Formats: sequence, structure tokens, C-alpha cells
Amino acid sequence: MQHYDLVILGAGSGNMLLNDELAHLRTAVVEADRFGGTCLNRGCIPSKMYVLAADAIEDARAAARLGVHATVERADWQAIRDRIFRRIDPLHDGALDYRRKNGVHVYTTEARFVAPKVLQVGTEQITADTFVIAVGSRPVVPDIPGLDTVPFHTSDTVMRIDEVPASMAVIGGGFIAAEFGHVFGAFGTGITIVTRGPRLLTREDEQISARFTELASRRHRVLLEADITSVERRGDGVALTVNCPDGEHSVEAAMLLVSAGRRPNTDRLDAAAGGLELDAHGHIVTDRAYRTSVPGIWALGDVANHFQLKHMANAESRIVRHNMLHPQDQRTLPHSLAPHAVFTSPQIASVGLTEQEARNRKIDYLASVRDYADTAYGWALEDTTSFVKMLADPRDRMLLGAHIIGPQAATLIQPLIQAMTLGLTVDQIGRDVLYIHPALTEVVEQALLAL
Ligand SMILES: Cc1cc2nc3c(=O)[nH]c(=O)nc-3n(C[C@H](O)[C@H](O)[C@H](O)COP(=O)(O)OP(=O)(O)OC[C@H]3O[C@@H](n4cnc5c(N)ncnc54)[C@H](O)[C@@H]3O)c2cc1C
Ligand SMILES: NC(=O)c1ccc[n+]([C@@H]2O[C@H](COP(=O)([O-])OP(=O)(O)OC[C@H]3O[C@@H](n4cnc5c(N)ncnc54)[C@H](O)[C@@H]3O)[C@@H](O)[C@H]2O)c1
Repeated sequence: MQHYDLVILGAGSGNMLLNDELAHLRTAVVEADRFGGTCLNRGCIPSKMYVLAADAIEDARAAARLGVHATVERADWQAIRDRIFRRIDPLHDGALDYRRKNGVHVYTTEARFVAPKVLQVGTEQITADTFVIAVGSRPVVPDIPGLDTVPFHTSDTVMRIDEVPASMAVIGGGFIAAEFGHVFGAFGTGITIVTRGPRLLTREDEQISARFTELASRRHRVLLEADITSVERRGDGVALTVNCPDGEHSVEAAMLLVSAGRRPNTDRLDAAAGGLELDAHGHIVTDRAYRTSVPGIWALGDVANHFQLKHMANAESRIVRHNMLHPQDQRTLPHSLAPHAVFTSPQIASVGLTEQEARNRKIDYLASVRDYADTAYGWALEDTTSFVKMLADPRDRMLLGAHIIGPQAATLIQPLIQAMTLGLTVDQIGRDVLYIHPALTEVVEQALLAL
């Protein structure tokens, strides 16, 4: 049985752990699929490269409001797909070779615990002093009658299709429905979103979620509070029967995309056989320093946290590296903030409490809402739908939450994340800081000054 100082399971964010500080260790990496994991191969990176193309299409179409009458001659899906994956695909071989050349033993097969700190890897068993588990998550396939009898895509496969379908039914109303609805909608696919929630993106602040639902419903057919009672084949495509509060609906589409959430890969790893404590959703339980219930085993990323966001996994991998090397100086994430953005159209970004969370938790708050249109740049954009919303504590005047829907939301929110992380008051970041005129950031300044 091979014994290592360190075994890393999963070469997504797990691969980012390795640097010169760990070069002295006898290390193995086990990766069943591709180096780079979900984010690089079938997640953040390719999806955002498609979103950029979709934004370019939509911007051209929307330029008429400025008096610029442009038409999109052709959006070449295959050329865009090939450009994206010609850049991404070689990175796997490069990363694998690099590790091997630097003395890391790479296993390219699925790992499974057979006992605490004993892994089955193909026909071999291996052990280690230290394990880092970063095996991520995968799409959930909900238990809907007939779904197992029809062809469908998930985010794992849909970005590599050969042709854009004429129509697409999307199950789910979360991140992936919002982003891929935008992408395929821009390429000309007729989208029907079918979700069980009362709005799209229900975890966003209620005003943001309501505004997005209203805007998405102008572009797509959207069925809310939907109970999908059957899925069947119809010609080359699919047909869904859907019960909504207003009655039964039939949805026919050439392609079906299932985007109903993701689940941690702890079952594939047989984490229970490894003695690891799991929570009710199957995530590995860790303490705040990312130690699991088994001494010497750490866990990070989608397999351990509920955020399922790459910037969280990246931050955790830096902390785990530090904590492994410095047992007397255990670090934690310095705050509980988990900012995120949805790269749909319009963009959405959020940090901290939503208004409904503040209300439900009986937290006192001041709220302000500022439309992009109230600022010079928003006015120039002829914008009528975008806004910034902020919540602040009336006593210490710290920001409790910030939520933005509109162009560049993911960028505009960053100074507010800084302020919340560093403990600045709304007056310090609103009144004491100069905002460049006439930049879009003035909408942030105005929302702060209104608190
Ligand atoms: C379509 C899509 C878009 C996204 N966009 C964004 C975004 O814009 N911003 C953002 O912050 N996040 C985004 N995410 C989420 C982000 O991709 C994940 O949070 C991130 O990839 C998690 O990293 P990880 O290292 O925990 O897991 P992963 O990247 O999934 O890596 C886990 C690795 O473990 C391997 N593995 C699994 N089981 C085993 C096993 N038993 N043995 C060996 N290897 C195994 C897998 O093959 C995989 O390579 C997106 C996700 C999707 C699906
Ligand atoms: N920009 C980003 O950061 C980004 C982008 C894409 C994905 N992601 C990550 O990937 C994860 C997965 O995305 P997702 O959109 O699949 O999940 P999600 O959790 O965002 O949304 C799931 C949706 O599916 C709905 N749903 C679940 N079961 C259903 C059923 N049986 N019938 C109808 N609707 C059903 C839910 O109500 C919800 O609207 C996200 O949670 C996020 O962490 C992040």
C-alpha cells in the first residue's frame, strides 16, 4: 500500500492548494475527470465566455434606444464554442504534466474511502498522513415522472452541443436557469423556464428577485410555482406537463436543460466509509478551520460548504494550506460574508442580508433604493429598470446588505464588499469618499447618502 504525506482528492480548487510551501511533501492528487474541475471545464469560465458573447448580441440589439440601429448578422455558436474549448481543453494536459514533472503522483481514477484514511484508487489502496477532500458537487436530477426516459442536458453537457436548439425547456429558476436562459435566448432559442419557486432567483433580495422575474418574463415564457407531473418524448424533443396555480400547462421543446441545484460528491467518495461526518444535505462537516471529524482530513469547496461558489473554494484552499502548515496558528475566513453575482441580463450582485432575511430575523434596518436612472451615467444609458438597494444598521450605521440589478452589478458591488469586510460605516464610504463623475459608481454613492 502506497503511503503519502499528503493526498488531495479532486483537482479543481484542490489543485490550487499545491505551491512551493508544500513541495517538500510526498504528495498524490486523485482526479477522476479533468484538472481544473467544474469551474474551468463546465462551470464559471466557459459559461461566462458564452455570457460575454450573449451580452454582445443583446447590446447590439438594445443599441437602438441610443439611436444606433445595429443588426447582428450572425452569432456563430459552433465558432464560439470551439474558441472557448480550444482555450480551455489543453489546460488539463498542461496541469497534469506540470504536477507529474514536479514529483506529484497523479491518479486519474475515482477515489473511494474503504476505511478512515484508506482510499481505494482503481485497483490500489493508498494512505496518507494528511488528506484534503475537494471533490466538489454535481447537478441534481430531480425525481420527476418520465425524466429518466428522455434525453436531457445539464450544465455539464449543454455548453458543448453542436447546434443551438429552436426551443429549450429549463427546469429550475436559479443561477443556471438565469445565466443559460440569457445565453441561449440571445442565440435565438425560445426559452421556457419551469420552476417551483414563486419567483426566479428566490434567494436574492425580494425586490431584486421580483424585478428579475418581471424582466425575464418579457424575454422568456416563465412558469412559476410549477409542479412538473410528467416528462415524455415528443418527436425529437420533449413535452412537459406542468401544474401551476392557474391550471395545467403543456411545454414542448426541442431540448431540455435540468438546472435544479447541485449535490456534494460525498456519495461517490463513500465519505461515510471514511468515517467523515456529513450534514443532512450530504456535505462534509468541518469546523471553521476546515478540519473534518477525522484528524488529519481537511475538506473545502462545494463538498463542504453550501455556497457552491468558486471564490469561496479558492479562499478556503488558501486557508487549508496555511492551517496544514501552521498547526499552532489556525486561520478561519475572517468574516461570514459570501458575496455572489449572477451573470445574466441584467447582471445581479449581492452581499450580506436581504430585506426578507432582516425582517424574518427581526433585525432593525434602514433601507435605501436608488435607480441607475437617478445618476448621470444611468440617464445616459437610457436605463429604466436597474437599481441599487442597501440595508444598514440604524445604530452603528454599518452596511447589513447590498443588492444590485443592472449593468456591471458584479463590479459595482465590490467596494461595498470591502466596506462590509473592513467594518466601514455607510458615512465613511458614502460621505468621506469621492466618486468619479459621471461614472456609474455614483449610483452606489447616492444609495449610501440616502441611508
Ligand atoms: C454552470 C456553472 C457556472 C458557475 N459559475 C460560477 C461563477 O460564475 N462564479 C462562481 O463563484 N461559481 C460558479 N460556479 C460554481 C463553481 O464552479 C464551484 O463552486 C467550484 O467549481 C467548486 O470548486 P471545487 O473545487 O469545490 O469543486 P470542483 O471544481 O467540482 O472540483 C472537484 C473535482 O473533484 C473530482 N472528483 C469528484 N469525485 C471524485 C472522486 N471520488 N475521486 C476523484 N476525483 C473526484 C471532480 O472530477 C472535479 O474535478 C458555477 C458552477 C456551474 C455548474
Ligand atoms: N454566477 C455564479 O456564481 C453561478 C452560476 C451558475 C451556477 N452557480 C452555482 O451552481 C449551483 C447550481 O445552480 P442551479 O441553477 O442548478 O441551482 P440553484 O440552487 O441556483 O437553483 C435551483 C432551482 O431549481 C428549482 N427546482 C429544484 N427542483 C425543482 C423541481 N423538481 N421542479 C422545478 N424546479 C425545481 C429551485 O426552486 C431553484 O429555483 C448554484 O447554486 C451556484 O452555487 C453559480
